[in-house]
Amino acid sequence: MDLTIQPHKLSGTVTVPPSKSLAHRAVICAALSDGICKIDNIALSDDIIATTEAMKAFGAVIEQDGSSLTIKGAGQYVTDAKADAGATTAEHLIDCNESGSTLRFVVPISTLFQGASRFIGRGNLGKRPLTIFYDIFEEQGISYKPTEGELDLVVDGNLKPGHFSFPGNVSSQFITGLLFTLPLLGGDSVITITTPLESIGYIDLTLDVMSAFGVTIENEGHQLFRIKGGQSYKATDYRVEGDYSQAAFFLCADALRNDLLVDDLSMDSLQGDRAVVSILEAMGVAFEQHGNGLIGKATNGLHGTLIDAAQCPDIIPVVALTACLSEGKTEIINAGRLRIKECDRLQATASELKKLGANIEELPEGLLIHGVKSLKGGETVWSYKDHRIAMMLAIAATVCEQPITVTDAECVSKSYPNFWEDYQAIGGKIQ
Ligand SMILES: O=C(O)C1=C[C@@H](OP(=O)(O)O)[C@@H](O)[C@H](O)C1
Ligand SMILES: C=C(OP(=O)(O)O)C(=O)O
Repeated sequence: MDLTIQPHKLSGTVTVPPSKSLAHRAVICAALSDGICKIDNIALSDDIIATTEAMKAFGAVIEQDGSSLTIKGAGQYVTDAKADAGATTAEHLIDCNESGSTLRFVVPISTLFQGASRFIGRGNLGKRPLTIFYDIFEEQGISYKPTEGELDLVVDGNLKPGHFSFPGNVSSQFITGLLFTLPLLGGDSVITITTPLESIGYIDLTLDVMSAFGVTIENEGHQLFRIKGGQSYKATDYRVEGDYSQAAFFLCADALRNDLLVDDLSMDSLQGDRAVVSILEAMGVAFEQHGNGLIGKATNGLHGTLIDAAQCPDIIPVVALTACLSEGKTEIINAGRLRIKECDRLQATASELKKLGANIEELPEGLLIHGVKSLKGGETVWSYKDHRIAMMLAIAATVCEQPITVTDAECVSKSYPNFWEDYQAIGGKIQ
């Protein structure tokens, strides 16, 4: 789907969708529990569908009622003594679609259930790293069969308690997957992170949701995690809070002279992408809180700054757009792993914003931006089939002089299926 978007100011209230990261975690903890849980404020984006379907494959019963899910957990099927490790046919087919979270969270979880699991997926997912798991499988004698290209991975065997050690700068999702799984094993485990941990906020989300479901972990400065075995997830009800990663698009739009109240934000959220607020403040935005919403205004204009992407990779494309229209120089550092997301987000952000008239250069691990007064637009730009690039370009369209056309715009369904409807409801002009 290609969308031509006229330059037009956004105004009014936008209620952000529920946090995708918290929704993955709540669905997983509920599905591993031993009872019935109600999860409120769920949006069935492609990624959340992938996780709900995965957990159903292991025996969880999941029913949707509007924006709530009722989940009957599959805790009773968890076993640490698999009968058929090494089987050649997979009992569970897990379609991760393009969701890195689903894949990295569910691979270790799958070893808790009888039978082999086959993980398939699309897009860039087959190219995103998994070697941290493969190394663990080699060490523990867990059978696994990866294929080149499109994701197609068969895993069979029991994860055993022990000492796990790996770097903290590839993806925090490996740690989250192990944290979900290890407490259900018979013995105690330790995870040691050998380099400074990036995406720390996502680990805090994992520990927070797990503790809501009665499972606890000892966290020593995010470099060492002590995990007691023999625990179980207790059924509970849970409301998913609003998503700061999605709020970032609208908060940056506000900084760029749109006129929005961005609603359903928890002011003490553990989401790492809440950093968008302090980054925009450093660029000259003042925020006013209205109930659970924020309005941001850059009354005296925006100026460039130094931005460290290590803890908040997902907000970088739209923050980079904002920097393109901020006076002076912005350098975005520690952003190497944006290259291993749904696309190479450093390359995509730089190439598409350059087409619109920005002065932006790719660095090996970041972006270098010199602010310009305006973006001319008038071009066709590509989303790279990446939801966060498509939504960043939608915000760019509001500040371009000429209309732009965004190609492969439907990819927003990965995290925000109603994005284009919400965009039009606040004044976005799509032809
Ligand atoms: O755990 C999560 O929910 C996520 C972790 C982050 O990945 P990395 O830890 O690989 O940076 C983030 O980019 C992703 O969108 C969601
Ligand atoms: C990278 C993302 O998600 P995931 O890693 O789960 O595919 C994202 O939502 O931007």
